[in-house]
Amino acid sequence: MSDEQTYRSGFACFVGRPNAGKSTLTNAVVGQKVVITSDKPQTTRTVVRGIVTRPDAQLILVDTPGLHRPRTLLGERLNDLVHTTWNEVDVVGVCFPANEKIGPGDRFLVTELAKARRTPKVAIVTKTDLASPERIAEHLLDIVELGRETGTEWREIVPVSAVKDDQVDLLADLLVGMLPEGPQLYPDDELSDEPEEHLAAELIREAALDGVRDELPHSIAVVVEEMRMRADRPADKPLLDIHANLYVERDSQKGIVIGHRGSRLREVGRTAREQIQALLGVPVYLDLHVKVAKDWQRDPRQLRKLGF
Ligand SMILES: Nc1nc2c(ncn2[C@@H]2O[C@H](COP(=O)(O)OP(=O)(O)OP(=O)(O)O)[C@@H](O)[C@H]2O)c(=O)[nH]1
Repeated sequence: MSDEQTYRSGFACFVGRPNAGKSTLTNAVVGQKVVITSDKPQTTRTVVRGIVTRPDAQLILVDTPGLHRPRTLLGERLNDLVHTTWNEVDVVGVCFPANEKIGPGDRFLVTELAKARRTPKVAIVTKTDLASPERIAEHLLDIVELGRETGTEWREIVPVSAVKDDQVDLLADLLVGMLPEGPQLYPDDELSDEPEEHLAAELIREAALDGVRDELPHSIAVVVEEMRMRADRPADKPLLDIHANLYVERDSQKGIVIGHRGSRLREVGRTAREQIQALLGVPVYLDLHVKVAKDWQRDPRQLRKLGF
């Protein structure tokens, strides 16, 4: 078989310290907003996949949570998830933002990653639009050095800017080149295999955290209880009903989420509704309730109920 006929398919994941630009890069590679991004660390809580389907390959991107020291049960589960992911994917891209120096967090992460010995690793310099060429050159040398220190063989080192769409296609080509030969695994039009309920829950959670992350960093969970097209609507005026519960850990947090006379909750609902509509392409009616689930982060039963 000649090279042109070889079809490749497989899995890649981006890792990096919190805020390194992993989600934004996933979106840029896939070309649509499927992963929730934010300008605050550690909001990527679950594995969400973006799927790139090309004539020659299918690349399935898995976005893993930032590696961090386990402080709660939730933290430990996240770390398990991270390690399992690294061993199962075909290639890992490690993101090093160009506007920040390599630090102890990066060293810790790459040392952990080195334990997934068989998985090929690519170093990605992200956010190149935020740094001078001199700074990027220095950064590249630091990454080579970090590879040497940790016994990591970088298959490639690629500078990209997801925001300026610079070298994103090149990165996609390099990743595709590292995938094994294999058939298309998902249908053409699939961008993500996350159930829609899950994407909706993530968007609601993101809207609820906006502006209050310092007060409620990890204390919000969202469960979509019901999501279905409303019956007896005319075909040209569909409406998607979504009933969701937003869980906080304490009564005081409930007050923060709801705001003065419910003003904040209304705003959260409006923002989330618009985002869900944009993502799913159908008008949405969102019914949102705030509930207190005491110390849910430390309680295995609550965690299961909340989908972790
Ligand atoms: N200027 C610039 N900003 C970027 C670029 N990529 C990401 N950012 C910004 O950096 C911040 C963090 O990006 P994310 O994609 O959420 O980072 P992440 O690594 O997924 O973060 P966590 O989910 O916290 O682990 C956001 O404010 C992005 O807009 C880039 O190429 N250029």
